[in-house]
Amino acid sequence: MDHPVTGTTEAPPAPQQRPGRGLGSPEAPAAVLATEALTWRIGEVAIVDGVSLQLHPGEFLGVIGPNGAGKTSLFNLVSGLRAVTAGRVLLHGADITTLAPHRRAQRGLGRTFQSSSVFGSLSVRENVRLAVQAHHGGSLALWRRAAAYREVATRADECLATVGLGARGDALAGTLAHGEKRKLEIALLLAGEPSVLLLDEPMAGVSAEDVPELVEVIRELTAHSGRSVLMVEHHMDVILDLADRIAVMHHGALLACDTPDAVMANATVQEAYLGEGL
Ligand SMILES: Nc1ncnc2c1ncn2[C@@H]1O[C@H](COP(=O)(O)OP(=O)(O)OP(=O)(O)O)[C@@H](O)[C@H]1O
Repeated sequence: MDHPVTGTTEAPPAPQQRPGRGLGSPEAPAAVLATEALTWRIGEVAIVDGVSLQLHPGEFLGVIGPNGAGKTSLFNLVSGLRAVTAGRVLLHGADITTLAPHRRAQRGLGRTFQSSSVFGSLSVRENVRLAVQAHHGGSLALWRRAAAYREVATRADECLATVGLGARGDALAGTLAHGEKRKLEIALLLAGEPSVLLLDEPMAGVSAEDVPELVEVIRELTAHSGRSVLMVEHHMDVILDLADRIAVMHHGALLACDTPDAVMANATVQEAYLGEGL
């Protein structure tokens, strides 16, 4: 199916400045992550249909759209889990379209681990130490050096503190509540020291009372670090709270990509997306 792609030929506006972001220069800064006419077809069906997006340094870009719009498929193309049919993915200006996922991760593109990659029988701290160790090559020689061991342990504790799990390091990962599991997944992501984070529905399964705390953890990911975030999320209030800009997908295509206010006021978006009662 072919869908018109709007808003893909013009350069997006520079992200709005938020305190501590170091953004807001009159010219849009170079994109840290860009997709160019990214397309994934299964047979004749375009699951992702010519999507061109730009993520700027320190920017928080939310991705929304009805169920089946192609958001997760877009993430799969960007992170390398799926091979593109057409189009390109650029990270810091370099073409990474055909790179394997772990090569993209080495270049700073991090995607939240699925819960299945958390070792439930290990402690929270041990999980993050393994992720730090993996990021640094995971050689046994590294572990024989006491100084290197301490370095890994310190970095793991920093990751846990960043997501607010500093006091939960000794808990078995398998015993964590949903909200804490999401935090651990983010800590595992941070262990890879990414400059660009892809968060796929981080609020999924999280109880309503735990959402505000997780929102603050995610806000801090870009607040002072220069990291950029691309986040798919169904909770509109969370997206509106966090995002500098919002990309709206519909039937695989990009319907709009603009500031939250502009997206909410966009008649096409209202008709195609909000009109469906999401
Ligand atoms: N491997 C696949 N084979 C066939 N169809 C697929 C495959 N992966 C995704 N699809 C279809 O592509 C469409 C987009 O799926 P995708 O999961 O990317 O949407 P989404 O926007 O993330 O949806 P949701 O919000 O429900 O998670 C859906 O119709 C889905 O059924």
